[in-house]
Amino acid sequence: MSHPVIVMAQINPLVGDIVGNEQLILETIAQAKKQYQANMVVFPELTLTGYPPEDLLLRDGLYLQVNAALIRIAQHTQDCAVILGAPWCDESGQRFNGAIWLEGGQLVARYAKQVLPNYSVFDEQRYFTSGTEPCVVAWQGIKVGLVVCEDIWHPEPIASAQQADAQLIVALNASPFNADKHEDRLAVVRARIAEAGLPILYVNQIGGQDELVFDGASFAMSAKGELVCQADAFVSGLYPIKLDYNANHSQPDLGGSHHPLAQIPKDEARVYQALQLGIRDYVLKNGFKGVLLGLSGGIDSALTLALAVDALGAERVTAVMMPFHYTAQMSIDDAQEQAQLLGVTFEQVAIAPVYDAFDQLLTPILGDAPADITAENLQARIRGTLLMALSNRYGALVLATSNKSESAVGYSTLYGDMVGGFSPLKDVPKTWVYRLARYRNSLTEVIPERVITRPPSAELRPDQCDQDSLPDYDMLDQIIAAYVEQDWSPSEMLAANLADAATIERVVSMIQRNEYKRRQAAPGVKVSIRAFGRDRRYPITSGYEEKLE
Ligand SMILES: Nc1ncnc2c1ncn2[C@@H]1O[C@H](COP(=O)(O)OP(=O)(O)OC[C@H]2O[C@@H]([n+]3cccc(C(=O)O)c3)[C@H](O)[C@@H]2O)[C@@H](O)[C@H]1O
Ligand SMILES: Nc1ncnc2c1ncn2[C@@H]1O[C@H](COP(=O)(O)OP(=O)(O)OP(=O)(O)O)[C@@H](O)[C@H]1O
Ligand SMILES: NC(=O)CC[C@H](N)C(=O)O
Repeated sequence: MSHPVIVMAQINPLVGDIVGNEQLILETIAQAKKQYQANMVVFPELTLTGYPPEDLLLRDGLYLQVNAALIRIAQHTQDCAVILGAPWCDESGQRFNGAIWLEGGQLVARYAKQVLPNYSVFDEQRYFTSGTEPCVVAWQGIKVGLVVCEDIWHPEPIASAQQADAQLIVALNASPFNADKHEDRLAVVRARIAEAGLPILYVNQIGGQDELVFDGASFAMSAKGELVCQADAFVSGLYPIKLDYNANHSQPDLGGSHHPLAQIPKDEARVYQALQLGIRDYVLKNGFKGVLLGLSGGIDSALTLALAVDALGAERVTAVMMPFHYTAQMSIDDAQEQAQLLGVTFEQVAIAPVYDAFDQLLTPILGDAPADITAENLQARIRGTLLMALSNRYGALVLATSNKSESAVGYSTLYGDMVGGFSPLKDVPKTWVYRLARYRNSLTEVIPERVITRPPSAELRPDQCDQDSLPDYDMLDQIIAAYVEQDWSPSEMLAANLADAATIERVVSMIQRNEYKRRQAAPGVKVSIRAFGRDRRYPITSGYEEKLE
C-alpha cells in the first residue's frame, strides 16, 4: 500500500485580504502537489481571513468573499484534500470559526471550533458561537478528526473525535508567540497524545499582525508522542509527512518526513527573531517604504536600529541624530559609528534653533522659570515633530524606542519620544534590552560597546541619569514582572524581597498612574506572557490603589 503524503502549509496570510490569501493558498497547493506529490495539504486557523480578523468578522461582505474563494479553491482539490480555516455564518446569523475540508472539487465537511478563547489577547466569544460536534472524515482508508487551536488545549474535543472513531487528529492553529510558547505547545500536544493515543498534526501560521507575532514552528507527533516533523520558526514553508500504516492497516501513524527536525531558536535569539518578524510584517503589510528613528547614542534606539536593519535591510532605514546642549559628544560619535557599521542613512539636525524659538514664544506666558520638566519635554517633542515631518515626506514609518520598563512607569514624553507608528521594544524590559543588544553583537558587532556599557541617560538636562528618577533597572524590572505579568500584590513582593517597601509602593503607584500614557502609545510586538495593550486592559480613570497592608 502506498503511503499518503500530508503537507503542513506554514504560511503568512494578511488579515482581511481574502483575495490575496486565496492566491497564496492556491500557489501553496500547486507547490505541495508538484514538489511532494501531496495527497493532503493542511493550512492554519482562519487561513482565508488571517488571524485575528477582529471586527471584520461582523461585516456581511466578508462571508460573501470567503464563500466565493472557497468555491474557487475547491476546483483545485480533485486529486488532493485541502483543509483550511475559514469563518462561516448560518441562516440565523450565528458565526463559527471553521475548519473546512475540500476534496474532489467539493466542500466535504465543515467543523466548528468548540473551545473559543476569551482571555489574554483573545476575544473569540465576541464573534463566534461554539461548535458542539466532532468532525471526523474518512480519507485514504483512515479516519481523520479536525480541531482548531484552543480545542487542543483541552481534553474534550479530541476525546469526542476519538469517540467518533478518529485515528489521526489534524489541528489548525493561529497560536501567537511568547517566549515560552513553543515548549507549552509541545507539552499540551503530548498531554493529548498521552490521553488519546492518537497522532497529531499541528499546523501554525507565521507572520506579524499588529501586536501579535506568529512563530510557526508547526510540528507532527506520532501516537507515541515522538516528534516526527518539526518545522522552522519565523519562516513560511511546506513540510511533508508520510502516513504509515501497520500490518493490519488499522492503526495509522505519522511517519517520517525527509525534512530534518528544525532547530527552534532559544532565549535571546528567539525573542530577537520574533521582534524582527513583527517589525518586518508591520512595515511591509502596511505598505511603508521603510522606517526612520531618532538615534541618540543610547541603548534603546541602538537596539531598535539593529532590529530594523535586520528586519528590513539597511537601505530601508534612516537614523536621525538631533543633538541639543545636553547631548554629549560621545553620544553623537556613537550614533554616527553605529549608523556607519550598519550602513544606514544618517542625518543630523541640531534642535537648538527650534528650541530657542519655542522658548521666545513661551517666555512672555511662562516667565523666566528655571528649566524643569516643561523644558525637558519640549526637547523630546521637537525631536518627535521633526521625525514626523521626515515621515510625511519620505513615506517612512517612525519607530518609537520606548521599552517595557519605561512604558510601565511612564518614563517617556507624550507626543515627544512616544511619537511613532510602531514601538518594537514595547514589551521588552530594559534588562532584556541589554541582553538582546549583547546577543546581536555576538553575531556581528553593530552596536558600539560604549553604548552598552555607559549608564543610561535621557540627556534632557545636564548630567541626567535614569537612576536619578527610577530604581535600578534590575530591581524595577522584577517589580514590573511581578505586578504586571504575575499579578502579585505589594505585600507578596515585599515578602519575596524584591525591594524595600517605599520602592515597591512607588513603582506600583507609577504603573497605576500611567495607564493614560500607555493607552496613547503605538502598538508593539508581544513577546512576554502579558504585554501592555490588548493583553492587559485596565481603566485609565480609576481610584483603585494597592498599598502594603
Ligand atoms: N490621566 C491623564 N489622562 C490624560 N492625560 C494626562 C493624564 N495625566 C496627565 N496627563 C497629561 O500628560 C502630561 C504629562 O505627561 P508628559 O507631558 O509626557 O510629561 P511627564 O510624564 O510629566 O514627564 C515625562 C517623563 O518622562 C521622562 N523621559 C522623557 C523623555 C525620554 C525619557 C527616556 O529616558 O526615555 C524619559 C522625563 O524625564 C519625565 O520624567 C500632563 O501635562 C497632562 O497633559
Ligand atoms: N539626541 C537625540 N537625537 C536623536 N534622537 C534622540 C535624541 N535624544 C533622544 N532621542 C530619541 O528619544 C528616545 C528616548 O531617549 P532616551 O535617551 O531615553 O533613549 P536612548 O538614548 O535610546 O536610551 P537610554 O534611555 O538608554 O539612553 C531615543 O531612543 C531617541 O529615539
Ligand atoms: N487561536 C487560538 O485559539 C489560540 C489559543 C491557544 N491557546 C494559543 O495561544 O495557542
